[in-house]
Amino acid sequence: MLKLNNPDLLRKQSYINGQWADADSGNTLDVVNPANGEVVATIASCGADETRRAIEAANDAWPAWRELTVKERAKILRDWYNLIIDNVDDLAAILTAEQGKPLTEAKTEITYGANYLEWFSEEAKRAYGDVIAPPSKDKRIVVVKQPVGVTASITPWNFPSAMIARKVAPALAAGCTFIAKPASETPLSALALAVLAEKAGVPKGVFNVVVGKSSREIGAEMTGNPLVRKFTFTGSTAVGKQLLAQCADTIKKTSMELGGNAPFIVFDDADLDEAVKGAIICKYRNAGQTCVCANRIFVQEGVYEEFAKKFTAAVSALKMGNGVEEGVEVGPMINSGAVEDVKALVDDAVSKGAKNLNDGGPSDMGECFYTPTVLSGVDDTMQLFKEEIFGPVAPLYTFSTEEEAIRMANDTEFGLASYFYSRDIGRIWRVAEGLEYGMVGINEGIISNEMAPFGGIKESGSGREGSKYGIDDYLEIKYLCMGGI
Ligand SMILES: NC(=O)C1=CN([C@@H]2O[C@H](COP(=O)(O)OP(=O)(O)OC[C@H]3O[C@@H](n4cnc5c(N)ncnc54)[C@H](OP(=O)(O)O)[C@@H]3O)[C@@H](O)[C@H]2O)C=CC1
Ligand SMILES: O=C(O)CCCC(=O)O
Repeated sequence: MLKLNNPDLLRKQSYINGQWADADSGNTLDVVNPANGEVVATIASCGADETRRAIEAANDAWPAWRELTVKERAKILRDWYNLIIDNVDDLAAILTAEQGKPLTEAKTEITYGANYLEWFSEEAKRAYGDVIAPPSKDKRIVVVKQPVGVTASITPWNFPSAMIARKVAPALAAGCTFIAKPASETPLSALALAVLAEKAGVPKGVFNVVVGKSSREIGAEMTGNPLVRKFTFTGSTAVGKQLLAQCADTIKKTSMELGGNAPFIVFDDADLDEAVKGAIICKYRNAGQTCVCANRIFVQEGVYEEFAKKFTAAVSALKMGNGVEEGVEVGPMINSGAVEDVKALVDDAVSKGAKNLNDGGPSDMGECFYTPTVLSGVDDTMQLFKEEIFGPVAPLYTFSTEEEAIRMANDTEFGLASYFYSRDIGRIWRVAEGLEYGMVGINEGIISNEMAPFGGIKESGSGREGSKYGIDDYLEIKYLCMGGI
């Protein structure tokens, strides 16, 4: 049983037009704790009709919201940020119960997400336009930026709070209104955010949360409804491609934050202890379930043995368990299907000659637990070279030259995050420029924060979240041409 200081944060209905709403059908879904299989809550499971009502409410609320001054909107976002920080313990408890990550990581996620509200409450004031030199004396050219309009989002289960915060913060700051559809496995964090939004003074209809297990129907309404002018998605590349195609009919503005296949390269001049530390946090955070997790670890021949030894020792020391227990560093995976998927990738690699260095695999701790694993002797014929592992498995590859490392790192359709460790300034520039990725961590395994532009290239998506660039995804450019001057 989940014990909260503020039990009001645990909601079991969708939040539409400022009202807590049951599903029209009366359907419900169970939110299950992956650490022990207990039902955390049974909540209303809505569909396309409720989504349409949320979109209409967001459209009705839009004129008044965009008419507020940026300072007025900023104040509400800042109050929302403060309330999230005040409730961080409860929000983290809800997050760990529905998602499984250790409590310390859950708290970090809540703060990380809230930081986007703080950042964009300020950045809204700097959505400047332009004055452009005219082609003739009697003309003036001015560029203004205006909110795109009603924005719909679909987000995944791996960051149930921060992925919504990262999208709703720039949207509301810019003057857009918003409908969130969280993953049906982890809707409670989203609903708790809605409780605090209301308390912060976000007007009815400006932020809506629709929860439902028929994600296809909800997604079809969001991507097909012409009132929605902007669609933003974080999740798998396969689903992102479908949703992007669905948005084509009404030419919506879109942002897509999709899968990754991050290389993590350790050169022979690297500080090996730092590289091991970086690789551990980068790979095993959230039990390996982030789109920026190291997916392929490339180690230069001269330091391979030493790195493999130190890294495997650090991995074997990681404490796995229920995320609410003291000292736990790796929690359960999201569900037993995810464990099966990871097992299949490891079985494929081992059948083709990879070695399981620490005998990791499915654990008897519970059906969602997978022991952190290190594989050596891995090569590009194995499935896990091409696919996002999304689990606590680190494959170690070896390479001899800088050119070979860059070539192998870029040999993927993905282009989200990449990492490398080196102390050579020339190499740092060459490799950073040669990696075909939206983000490069250099001697650093954690790169996400609200001040930096998060996003990918190639099939990892489009658009940027955070930083001064992030608000542009929610603004349209309007050009004013004044004649007869
Ligand atoms: N880039 C990233 O951060 C993420 C990448 N992934 C990758 O994807 C794999 C599968 O994870 P999974 O959770 O299934 O990711 P999905 O892409 O399937 O799910 C992400 C979100 O999309 C929704 N969704 C799924 N199918 C549709 C659809 N047809 N129309 C509209 N919405 C839809 C889901 O809803 P619901 O859950 O309610 O079905 C969820 O809210 C992972 O193993 C990982 O490799 C996963 C999550 C995040
Ligand atoms: O997995 C994702 O989609 C986002 C990762 C966020 C982070 O790096 O904190």
